[in-house]
Amino acid sequence: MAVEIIPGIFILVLSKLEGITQQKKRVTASVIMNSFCTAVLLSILLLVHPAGAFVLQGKNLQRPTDHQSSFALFSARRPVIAGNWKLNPKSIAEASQLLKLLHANFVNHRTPAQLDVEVVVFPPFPFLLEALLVLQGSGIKVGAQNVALQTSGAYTGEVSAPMVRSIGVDYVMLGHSERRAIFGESDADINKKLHLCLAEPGLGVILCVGETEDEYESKLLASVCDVQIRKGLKGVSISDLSRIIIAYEPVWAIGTGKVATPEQAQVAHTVIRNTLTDMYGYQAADSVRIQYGGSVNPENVDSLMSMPDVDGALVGGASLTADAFTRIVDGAIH
Ligand SMILES: O=C(CO)COP(=O)(O)O
Repeated sequence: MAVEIIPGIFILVLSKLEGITQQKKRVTASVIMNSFCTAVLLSILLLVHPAGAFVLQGKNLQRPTDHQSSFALFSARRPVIAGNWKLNPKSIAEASQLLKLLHANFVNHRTPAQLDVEVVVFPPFPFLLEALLVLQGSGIKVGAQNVALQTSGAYTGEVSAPMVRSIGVDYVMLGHSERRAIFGESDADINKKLHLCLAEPGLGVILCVGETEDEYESKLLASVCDVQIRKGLKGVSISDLSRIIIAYEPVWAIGTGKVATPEQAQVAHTVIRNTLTDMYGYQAADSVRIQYGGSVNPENVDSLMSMPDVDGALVGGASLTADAFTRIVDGAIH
């Protein structure tokens, strides 16, 4: 309890101080949290186990880096890798082939560590049932790329949250930048869809946020992500937060081959976790998984995942090849 309360008081006091930039507050908060938590942890380990270092097993403790999170010392957020197939492939035959290759890769070659990564694929609606059938026994979950703003009625062409849940879909992706930019989805629309998903027991949501290139250049990353998170999660209770994964996808990195550096991703994820902390408190925010998305491939996933607040990846193009996607999942193991 004291582990949360004492640094929490420091951070609360810091947040009220005028004349200090947000960046300085975050850095100071980070130093306070890291020092305090490390001191407490080491004391406990020395008391309980003289060779206490062997007890340190979580993602964030195995590979301490210069970018150590101010929040993550005590959490072990399960990595989550998702494949967003977008409007691909062209036919059920191709989809089925990809699913069968994924099934083979995941059924035959999984070590216990590899099984500890949550894996989800998001095929287009017509391939969802096939995905659910073919992936049975593989441990790979299936998600839908969108749902309607309504649950039933005269809405030609729409597919609802209850419909996808009724066939066994585990996740819905909401707020992808392509839906925001091309289909004009507002934060209010996304929030409404999110509540319709939460009304379906067992259905989880990946909520995508991220700034455009212009916004990034104008140093608006923090404010854009903050607003998208606050509006997207409006009215979501703390108990439902565990059903939500956040995906940070800078628009300038999507499909461009221009991946964010691990440090850029860490900064953005820290911004997002700060907003979540402000909305839900430190403990709840600490347990939310935040994925990075945008030009992730088997070569760059490892360095991205080494960042303390990068808990997974949302993969577009590279998820359409079973081998590349499998290697990305393997690269997520730390
Ligand atoms: O939009 C994305 C995932 O949702 C990212 O796409 P790419 O991995 O192709 O850049």
